[in-house]
Amino acid sequence: MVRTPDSNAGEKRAAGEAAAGMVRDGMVLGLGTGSTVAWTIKKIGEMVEEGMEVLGVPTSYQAQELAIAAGIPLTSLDQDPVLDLAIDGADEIAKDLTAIKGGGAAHAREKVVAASARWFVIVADSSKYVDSLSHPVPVEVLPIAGRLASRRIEELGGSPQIRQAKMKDGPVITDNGNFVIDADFGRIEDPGGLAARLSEIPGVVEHGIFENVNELVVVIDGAVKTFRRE
Ligand SMILES: O=C[C@H](O)[C@H](O)[C@H](O)COP(=O)(O)O
Repeated sequence: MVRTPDSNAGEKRAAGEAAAGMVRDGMVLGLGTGSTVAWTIKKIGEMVEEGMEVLGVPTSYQAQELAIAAGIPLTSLDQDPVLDLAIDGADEIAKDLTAIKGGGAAHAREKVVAASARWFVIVADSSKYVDSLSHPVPVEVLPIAGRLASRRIEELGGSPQIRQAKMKDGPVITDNGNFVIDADFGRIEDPGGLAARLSEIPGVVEHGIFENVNELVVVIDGAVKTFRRE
């Protein structure tokens, strides 16, 4: 899968910065990965510079580097912190707030961080907001399981492709040392059912279907809107 050029940069910035408004003094924060939440991280960095005290838990090396550059003090899940809020981007988010993540191959850590938080927020531009999910599902697998998992994905009706790196020959290697299979299922009628089937495949570390989003911050018709799970 190829990441498309950033045609919605303004919307990404608006949504990302708006979500930083949810941050309060003393919070422990999950810091997501990608070009939208990068704006959130930058904004939180400015709030820290103005005196706000927070601790961040990064979801990737990219998030870690951005947070360090922004001056946000970091901790890790090894310290067993209580995460008040996790903010992250998505590749697609449906109106029922199910999402697909992992376009940057970070979804495994992102899912662990999101599941550790009391409140999980997605920030997105208008192109991500859809009636129902159809984006290829990133599936992180142990390298040894690449072929088996691809076959099982085909048996589930999907079309698997091991993601290839752009700046090196061969597959993308995740922050966890694994491969990513982009599994295209077309329109996904039952995200929960598919999520369960993918998790059953031996060697699958994590798939990119997220069912625990509490709130969405998205730009629609030029305005930032928020939606909460009922
Ligand atoms: O693995 C990457 C993450 O799930 C990102 O949050 C997701 O791909 C969205 O990225 P962006 O905000 O750059 O579109």
